[in-house]
Amino acid sequence: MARIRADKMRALLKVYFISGSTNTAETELANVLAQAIAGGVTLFQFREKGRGACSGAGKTALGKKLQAVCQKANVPFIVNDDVALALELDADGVHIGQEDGSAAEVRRKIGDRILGVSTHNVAEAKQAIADGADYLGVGPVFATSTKADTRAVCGPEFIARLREEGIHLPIVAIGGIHAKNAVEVVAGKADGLSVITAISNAADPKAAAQQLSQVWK
Ligand SMILES: Cc1ncsc1CCOP(=O)(O)O
Ligand SMILES: C=C1C=NC(C(F)(F)F)=NC1=N
Ligand SMILES: [Mg+2]
Repeated sequence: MARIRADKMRALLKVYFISGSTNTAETELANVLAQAIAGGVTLFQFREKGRGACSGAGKTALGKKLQAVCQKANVPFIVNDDVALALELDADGVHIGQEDGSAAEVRRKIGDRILGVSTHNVAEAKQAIADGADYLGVGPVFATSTKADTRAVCGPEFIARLREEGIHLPIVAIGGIHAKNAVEVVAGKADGLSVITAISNAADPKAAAQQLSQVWK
């Protein structure tokens, strides 16, 4: 298996749903995920973090269940932070933040699987590219209450600035994105948008995903 091509990566980043068991209100995350994929989600990240998150065997079992939903629909399955779990499940890739250790080390562990890195400035972006990242997560582009310890809100135009600085790796915007402001993310030259709340807390996850997909048409 070879490294993913940039054009294929850009297509996968269009509507990137990220969630864990703590992000969905009442319904089962597996049901929310299936509906969201039916609505046009192109990539899924299992991000099991924060108060009440499951761990150990429970986390692995939930990961397996969500991976099966993705596999049925041919949507790649990415694991956040937990490289060991990603390898145990033979996930399609891993996403790591600046505090999750060296991206070069993770690249060595995961082979040609997809590697995403959270970056917040040109220096971090250049380092991630040198370390073998396939895409960059940039944000928060809008205010969000989903992740407590985010960096300052950078705005969607920050991604256009990264382009001007010569950063051309596939980039997905993250942070406070929903159907109403998604158009600004497109204007900011991101290749895709990622969401937690806009889909995980939607009354109709399929419709929420459909509305987000519209912005790329
Ligand atoms: C994980 C993460 N990283 C930067 S903002 C954020 C949370 C995004 O969640 P939401 O889409 O609900 O704002
Ligand atoms: C903190 C994060 C930042 N960006 C992304 C992604 F959208 F996948 F790039 N995922 C994360 N978990
Ligand atoms: Mg992390």
